[in-house]
Amino acid sequence: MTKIIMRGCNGKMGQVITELLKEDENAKIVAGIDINHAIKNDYPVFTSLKECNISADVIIDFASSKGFDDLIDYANEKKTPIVLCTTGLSEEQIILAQETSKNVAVLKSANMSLGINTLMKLLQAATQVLVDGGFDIEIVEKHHNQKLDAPSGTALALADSINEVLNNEYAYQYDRSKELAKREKKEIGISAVRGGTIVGEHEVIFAGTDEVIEFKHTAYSKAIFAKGAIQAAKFLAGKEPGMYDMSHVIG
Ligand SMILES: NC(=O)C1=CN([C@@H]2O[C@H](COP(=O)(O)OP(=O)(O)OC[C@H]3O[C@@H](n4cnc5c(N)ncnc54)[C@H](O)[C@@H]3O)[C@@H](O)[C@H]2O)C=CC1
Ligand SMILES: O=C(O)C1=N[C@H](C(=O)O)C[C@H](O)C1
Repeated sequence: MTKIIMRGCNGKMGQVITELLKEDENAKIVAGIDINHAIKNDYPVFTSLKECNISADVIIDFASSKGFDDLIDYANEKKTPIVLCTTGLSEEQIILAQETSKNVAVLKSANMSLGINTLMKLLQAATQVLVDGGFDIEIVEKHHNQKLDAPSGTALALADSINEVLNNEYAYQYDRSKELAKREKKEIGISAVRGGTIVGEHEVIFAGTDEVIEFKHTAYSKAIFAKGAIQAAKFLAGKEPGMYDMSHVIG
């Protein structure tokens, strides 16, 4: 039985995971962490990890970049692996997570779905061919109106996986309104749309001369992320220190 601390337990993702784990015989939440105590759960909820006196095999984090230091301190002190799903982390926080992975296992992924993680591999293969053919690359992401960070962590992760095969030579362009200028060849445009209850859409556009190829992933429910996070938690419990991602889980 994998014992889980759910950080952000009373948020949208925390509650989807809470519901899914009620039916799971191999994993359970032993404690929740949230600054919001409005929801009653069948496990104890603490405001911060500093107050949590319950140990677990792994922490799943779907919360906020705020309070990130508490998460890192707890993981280091209690040697508890982290499935890090929160997006919108600063560069300093990402470096801190990488340093922590020398001491304890950390699995960081901006998107826990099978679809997006498969798309990343497909994009790398497509980029190698299409960039030589002169195609420009643009990413458009759409999310619900409650989302705090923009662009999405997934859009950035897709751009990073494309840029990896381009020797990281491409710059990210988030705002074309600032300058009256044509697009640079070595850039990836990233645009964010926010509205309603859109769960998550990511479109990667390769635009060439007289032809366009579009790769699109649509999330129809948050369960795809929750299932991936639970699978990742079971995988990470008891693992050696190191930095992991969903490719280690999915294979
Ligand atoms: N990696 C992935 O596949 C996915 C990542 N996400 C990311 O997960 C995060 C959470 O998403 P949602 O559940 O939709 O947000 P949400 O706003 O519904 O939930 C966040 C929860 O964290 C709590 N929280 C905020 N600051 C806290 C702190 N300092 N300590 C303890 N609890 C705190 C809030 O009270 C709230 O209950 C976001 O960064 C989002 O982008 C969301 C979906 C999928
Ligand atoms: O906030 C969300 O909802 C989501 N956030 C992640 C991101 O920023 O990429 C993953 C998913 O798209 C949903």
